[in-house]
Amino acid sequence: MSEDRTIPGYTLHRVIGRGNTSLVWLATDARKKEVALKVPLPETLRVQEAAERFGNEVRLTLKFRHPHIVPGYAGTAFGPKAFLAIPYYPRGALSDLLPQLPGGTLPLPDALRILADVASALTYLHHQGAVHQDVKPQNVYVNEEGRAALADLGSAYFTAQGGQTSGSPFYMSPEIYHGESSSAASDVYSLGIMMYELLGGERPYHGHTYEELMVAHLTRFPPPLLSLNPSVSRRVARLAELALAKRPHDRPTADAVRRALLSALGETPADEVYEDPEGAQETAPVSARQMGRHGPQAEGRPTEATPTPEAPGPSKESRWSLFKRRK
Ligand SMILES: Nc1ncnc2c1ncn2[C@@H]1O[C@H](COP(=O)(O)OP(=O)(O)OP(=O)(O)O)[C@@H](O)[C@H]1O
Repeated sequence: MSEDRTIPGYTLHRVIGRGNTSLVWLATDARKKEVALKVPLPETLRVQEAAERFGNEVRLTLKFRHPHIVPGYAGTAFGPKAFLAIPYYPRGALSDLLPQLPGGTLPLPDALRILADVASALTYLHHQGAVHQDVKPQNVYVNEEGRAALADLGSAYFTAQGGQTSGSPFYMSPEIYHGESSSAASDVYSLGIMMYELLGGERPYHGHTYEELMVAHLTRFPPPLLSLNPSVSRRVARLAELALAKRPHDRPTADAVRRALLSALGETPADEVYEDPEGAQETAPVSARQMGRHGPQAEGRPTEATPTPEAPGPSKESRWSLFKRRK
């Protein structure tokens, strides 16, 4: 994307990130509020599948409203003026943050909180009849209070409408490797991988190629989480292991995982109450069917690390620091 790109209503300051489909700018809106502006790359606009994926991300980000889903402030789904305005998170994605931490790991309460927030976001999406399909630290943003929000709805779709199955190889469930449909249970599997990563310090399955990872996910069993981190509660460890069950129906719901994580934090989990976004079920994410950027067919190698106001947007940098808390 050329550096002279303009988006009416915003002042673009500098590029803060680049993904497979978009360039991300730090910008200010008309009220001088800092935002992150996602602008599709020229090649994204040229390839129908990629353009539709970007459009899907814009539409669903603007549609869903939940405290732990990165909200859309404004956006244009298609065409040369396509963009998406979302909160700016100064620390970048959770995957950017983790390597900067001592030992690459979060203190246990911080990890439990982030995972509980992601589980809460998934509980909401699943309640809406949607699946996310790309749960991983690259798509989680954490504000200075340590609260997390799930991002990147580009691959999400409503199960009633059907959609193109996809995922990221390190986080992808056995049924997706088998070429079967994704479901809420596939998202829970990805959350289970993240539980190992954040609570155990490493992902349970390794591999240098797509094939190696596929074999690992299909045939191996994860080590007991307690053997990686004895401080994790038995219930949370058990649920992380169950989340990685090979058969989707053996996995817990996202809500059961959320409840266990909150209990481990010493809280009494309350039921989540939602107002359905208007027309959420009726509006098909038109691009979902054609997607497959990370799908088994689309990718031959692993992609290693490679709010509305009520959502956990970023807050003042001085107020919260993982590094400070660690000391
Ligand atoms: N809201 C944000 N605040 C701060 N940094 C961000 C924000 N959104 C994205 N970034 C940075 O930009 C990078 C690229 O963003 P992102 O991964 O969302 O792009 P993408 O093109 O949608 O990705 P994909 O590769 O999944 O298509 C992120 O890794 C992160 O470092």
